[in-house]
Amino acid sequence: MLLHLDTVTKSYPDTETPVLHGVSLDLDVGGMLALTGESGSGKSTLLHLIGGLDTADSGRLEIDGTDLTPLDDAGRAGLRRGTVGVIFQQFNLIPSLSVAGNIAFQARLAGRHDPARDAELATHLGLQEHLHKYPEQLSGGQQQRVAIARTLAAGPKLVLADEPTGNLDETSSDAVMSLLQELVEETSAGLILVTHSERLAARLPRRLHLRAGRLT
Ligand SMILES: Nc1ncnc2c1ncn2[C@@H]1O[C@H](COP(=O)(O)OP(=O)(O)OP(=O)(O)O)[C@@H](O)[C@H]1O
Repeated sequence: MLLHLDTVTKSYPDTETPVLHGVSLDLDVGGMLALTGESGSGKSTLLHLIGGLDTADSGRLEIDGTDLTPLDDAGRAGLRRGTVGVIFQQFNLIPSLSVAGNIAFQARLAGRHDPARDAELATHLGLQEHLHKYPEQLSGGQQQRVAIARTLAAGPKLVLADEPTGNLDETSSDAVMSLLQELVEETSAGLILVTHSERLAARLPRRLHLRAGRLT
C-alpha cells in the first residue's frame, strides 16, 4: 500500500466545522486517482496533509509505510524531498535558476541527482531547446513541463498535482496531462490529481469526490 488514510480530520482555527471530516482512503503502489469537489470542499487541504505541508488534527496517515502523525517539521520536509512530489497550478519555478537548474533542484535536495535522468526527462517533455533559458522566457505550458520534470527527476513514489493545468488552455492542458500521466506510469509512481475538470478527471482510472470535507 502506498497511501493509507484512516479517519483523518482537519480544522483551521477560524473555521466553525472541520474542513475534513473522517477522511479514509487507500491507494496502491502505482495507483492513480482524480480528486474532485466544489471550491472550498477541502481538496487542497487534503493534498497538503498527504504532502506533509500541514498536519491533521486526528486520524492516521501513512505513506509508503511511514506514519506521518509523529513527524516534526523536519521529518515532513524529508518526506517531501524523498517520497512525495507536489506540482502546483502556479508552477512555482525558481526564477533565478535556468530550466536545467530548476529540473535538477529537487533531485539535488533529495541527494539523488542524475544528469542522465534529467536529460531523458527534458527530451520526453520537449524541453531540450530550452535548458539554458529562465522561467520568465517560457510559456505557461513549457513552465509546467519544467515543473513536472523537476518533480519526477527526484524520483517520488507519490505525485500530488493540484490543478496542474489550471493556468493552461485546453490544448496545452491535455498535452501536459498526457505527459504527466505517461511519466508517472513509466516510474510506477502513484498520482493524486486535484481538478475541477470533468474531462481531466475522466482520464484517470479512479475518481473520488469531496463534498463539504467528506469523501463520496
Ligand atoms: N490556511 C487556512 N486557514 C483557514 N482556513 C483555511 C485555510 N486553508 C483553507 N481554509 C478553508 O478551508 C476550506 C477548504 O479549503 P481548500 O483550499 O482545501 O478547498 P478546495 O476544495 O481546494 O477549494 P478550491 O477548489 O477553491 O481550491 C475553505 O473553507 C477554506 O476557506
